[in-house]
Amino acid sequence: MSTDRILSVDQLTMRFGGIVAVQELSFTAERGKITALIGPNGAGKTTVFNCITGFYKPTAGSIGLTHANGSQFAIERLKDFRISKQAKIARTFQNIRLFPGMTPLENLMVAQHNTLMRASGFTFLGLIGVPSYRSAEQDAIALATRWLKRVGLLDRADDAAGNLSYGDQRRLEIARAMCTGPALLCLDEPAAGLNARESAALSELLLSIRAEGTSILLIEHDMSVVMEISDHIVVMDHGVKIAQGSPREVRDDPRVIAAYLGTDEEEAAAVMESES
Ligand SMILES: Nc1ncnc2c1ncn2[C@@H]1O[C@H](COP(=O)(O)OP(=O)(O)OP(=O)(O)O)[C@@H](O)[C@H]1O
Repeated sequence: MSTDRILSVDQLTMRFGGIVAVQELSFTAERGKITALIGPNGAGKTTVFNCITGFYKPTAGSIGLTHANGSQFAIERLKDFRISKQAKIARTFQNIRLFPGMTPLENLMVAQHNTLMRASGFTFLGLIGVPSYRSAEQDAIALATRWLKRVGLLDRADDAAGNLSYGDQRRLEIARAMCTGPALLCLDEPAAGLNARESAALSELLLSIRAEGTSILLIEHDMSVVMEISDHIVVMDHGVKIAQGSPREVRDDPRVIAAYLGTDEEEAAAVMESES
């Protein structure tokens, strides 16, 4: 069977002093699919994200990313700014990290800084408004406006981002990541703090992003979101992979139920069932 992998994590290990946060973890993510990384608190999920997005250099192992055109990147060896710029990996954070004093539109313009800097020739050409820079700026505004519309924030474009509701800020973060044109979008608990209606809207947004061809790697505790939108799920506990498969396979796996939701398998199964 032929597969089109965008991400291959191989024998990834991350130690912090005596703590082994991730141990010899291997998994893959398919292009154009949603892959979820789940597991109980402290399982090592965010540490994996931090390795994939260049915040940490892994203690051992490799992380390969392959673009649709065949370009390959050894992420663990790339400098972190090249991971977003060249490998085209974008991420959001568990704790929202917008520029709260800037408007939503400005936040989305900052995300396109690399493109705009290139168009300005990295000099004052941008300041004096040479035509190529002006056209790049217009494109950047158009892209930002498209995303504001997409996440339902066009009418809030001029408010301070910090004044938006929590759910709006979460969607704005995703829009900001998408404005960088990522090949792989990494989302760290995007549904955290959202109500049921906002979670449903988030699921819809992520499915539409996938439908347009962007691959998604998702850490999420909200099982309704994970089970509804994931194509493939990798389950971690205590730094290692304990299971993987389709939402149904993972939901029915007793190891997952026991590890993820506690030691009482019957009670855990009931919760898992009610949330899916
Ligand atoms: N910078 C760090 N220094 C020391 N220990 C760390 C560091 N980052 C993570 N850890 C430890 O590594 C382990 C895995 O943490 P991690 O945040 O990756 O888990 P997680 O699965 O994302 O948890 P959660 O669902 O609660 O966010 C934990 O024991 C944590 O305390």
